[in-house]
Amino acid sequence: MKNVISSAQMRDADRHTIDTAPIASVDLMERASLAFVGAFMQLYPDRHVSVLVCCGTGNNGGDGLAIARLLQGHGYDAVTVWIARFTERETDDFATNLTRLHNTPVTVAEFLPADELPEIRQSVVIDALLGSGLNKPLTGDWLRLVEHINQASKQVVAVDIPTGLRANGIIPATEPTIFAHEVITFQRPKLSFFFPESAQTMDRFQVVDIGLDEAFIEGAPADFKLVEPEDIRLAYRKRKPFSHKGTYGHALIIAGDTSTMGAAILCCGASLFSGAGLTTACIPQEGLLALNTRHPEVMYCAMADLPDLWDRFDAIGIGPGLGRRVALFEKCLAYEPKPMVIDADALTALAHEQSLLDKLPARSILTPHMKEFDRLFGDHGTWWDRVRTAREQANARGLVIVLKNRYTFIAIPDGRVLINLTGNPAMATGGMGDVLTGMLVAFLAQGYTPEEAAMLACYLHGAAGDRLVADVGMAVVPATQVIEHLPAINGML
Ligand SMILES: NC(=O)C1=CN([C@@H]2O[C@H](COP(=O)(O)OP(=O)(O)OC[C@H]3O[C@@H](n4cnc5c(N)ncnc54)[C@H](O)[C@@H]3O)[C@@H](O)[C@H]2O)[C@H](O)CC1
Ligand SMILES: [K+]
Repeated sequence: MKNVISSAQMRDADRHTIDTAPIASVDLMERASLAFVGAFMQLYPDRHVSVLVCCGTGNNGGDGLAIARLLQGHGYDAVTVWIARFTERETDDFATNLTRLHNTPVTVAEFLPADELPEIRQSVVIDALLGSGLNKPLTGDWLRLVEHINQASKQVVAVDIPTGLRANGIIPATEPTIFAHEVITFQRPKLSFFFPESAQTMDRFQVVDIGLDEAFIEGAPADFKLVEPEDIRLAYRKRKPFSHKGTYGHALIIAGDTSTMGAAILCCGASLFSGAGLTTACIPQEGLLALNTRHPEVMYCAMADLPDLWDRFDAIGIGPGLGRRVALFEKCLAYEPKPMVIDADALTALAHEQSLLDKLPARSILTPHMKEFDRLFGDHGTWWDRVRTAREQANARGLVIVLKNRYTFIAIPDGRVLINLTGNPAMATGGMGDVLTGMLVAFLAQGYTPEEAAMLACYLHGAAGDRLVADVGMAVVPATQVIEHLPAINGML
């Protein structure tokens, strides 16, 4: 897993690399700018595209000056630079790069406070005004310039971070920023990119390697970790010769009601396709025909038989479409504790009866989306606060909280948060959560720890959806398709 580090830690890594590589700071800036230009050229291969590079006078601006020079060197024949001289301070590397730029044919215009800003005629704006050095909200001339750029409605590509966005911490809903269609960021994504509020600031980001000392970055203390394909390969256990269905555990899914039987069937299907040796459904009897038709492999257990059969199960998933049968949840908490995934209606029951939180089996997995989370732990004005509560609750109660979103945050008992990067908006459809729950139960039943189960299930769930978008070209991905695509993904590992 890769560390997501704060802007202060990034500055330390910068300094450490300069001291130990060793490399001159202006050469590091050159490396960053080269990496940016490499990515930019993929996005805009046409050398005649007109580009306006807007620069501050710090190192983000220094990057902008180097980028303008490098683009011109690569044959981009319509590059213009604007420098926002809103402060007298400039960094040494900015000054060096300005001298270098003056030796090229690139047109440079400088703007002082209160200067009138000309119309932006270029097609693409590169935002190199402020980067990770941002230390207060944009006001005055900075705000005026950023609004001028936004109003021009051009394609905006931000260097490292969109001007005005903080790299970490609360993103206030009303704080002004540049809107960037693309962010080309250095070495690590910034933590704020994973918070839904960043959607008001940017569409997409990509990370480019600028050669900072990786061992130093990975050695830094980090509360947030990115789940990488390699982590999944390491955690995932391939099926062994001579193994049998008993080797892979018995999953019990307690779900479904008259009008929500589909949720139970999706959940069971996901368990089946995620490798549980056996899957049993505790659903209303009226759902049996549908279950047997769709997944004849799944067995059935009547509500009344649960106490007698409880010993057979290795992991329990409870909640999807449970509806009027939700009282079952409290009953299950009185039985012998088993690894458990609590979703949907069971989460709502927890919200209504908070004392049940204390009765959850240790290391249970909760899978709330935003509304379920707030019902459970109180309203949160920002995602930053919500994630903080998830960390506190996971730590205090020894739970794994899978807070679902575009980038799912997995809060684990040791206080850290794993960020899942797979998945896409085509998966924003009903039933997706039921599938995730079935996968989680299947991994628990196979003996994975709750942390491993959460990491594997979130990753593979999103990866199946990504494959369907990329390879099959689906614009919308239904949950049934994700289930059927799971074995191929498992085989890929
Ligand atoms: N290790 C790396 O990632 C590298 C990063 N590079 C680039 O450097 C910037 C960070 O540069 P820095 O000089 O520290 O700060 P900025 O250019 O972002 O800001 C300059 C300056 O502006 C002042 N300031 C902050 N907020 C405001 C505000 N709201 N209004 C007005 N003025 C403000 C403050 O004094 C700042 O110091 C990083 O993003 C990368 O682009 C290197 O080039 C390569 C290594
Ligand atoms: K920027």
